[in-house]
Amino acid sequence: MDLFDDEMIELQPSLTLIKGMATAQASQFWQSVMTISRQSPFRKMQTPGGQWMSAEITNCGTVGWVSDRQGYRYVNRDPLTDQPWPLMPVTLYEFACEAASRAGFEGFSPDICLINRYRIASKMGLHQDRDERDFAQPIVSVSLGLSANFLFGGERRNSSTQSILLEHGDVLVWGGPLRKYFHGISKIYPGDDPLTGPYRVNLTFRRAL
Ligand SMILES: O=C(O)CCC(=O)C(=O)O
Ligand SMILES: [Fe+2]
Repeated sequence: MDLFDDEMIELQPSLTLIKGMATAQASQFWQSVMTISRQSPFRKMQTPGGQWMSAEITNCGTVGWVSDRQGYRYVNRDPLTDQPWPLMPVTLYEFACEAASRAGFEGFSPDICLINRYRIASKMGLHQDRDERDFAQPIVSVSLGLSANFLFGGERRNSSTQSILLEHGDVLVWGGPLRKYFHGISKIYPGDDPLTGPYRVNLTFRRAL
């Protein structure tokens, strides 16, 4: 029996798109993002090379991901407020575990959710998620609001990439041998989303510690 009214697409082994898995809970998740960002506001971050990233970020969970001239890392307090990061809402935690398990990654236990907020002109260059300790744990990504063109590459920065359209409510899970593959956002599709207005918001759940 299919309990879910969404569509699971295995793009490659260990790369699964669950189309619309978050649609029913999207407004609840958006409210959580609003609450989190009142406590730990979205902010621009600088890369170690000194460039400003175009997406603004915040975090919830035990730790949060930050970047500055000293490098990329997880820290247990928000440097902007000098307070712990907002707690990860249980609904978000359980949703991410469910998505991972449907994609074949049983036992995922995220301790951080990095939240990226993109405007129409924002992009995210090809990069690897490699600041976490346990690469056996997958990445679960939830997209809200405006659509994006997501690029999924390979082991090397210059590996060929696959373009994946990520729309409101889509969930993408990758892990296993693909866990450290390069990926990025090449385009945000202009629009005015009924929930998020001029933004795309992406939540990536990770196990950092
Ligand atoms: O916005 C996305 O879909 C991807 C975000 C991402 O790759 C990251 O935060 O590391
Ligand atoms: Fe990433």
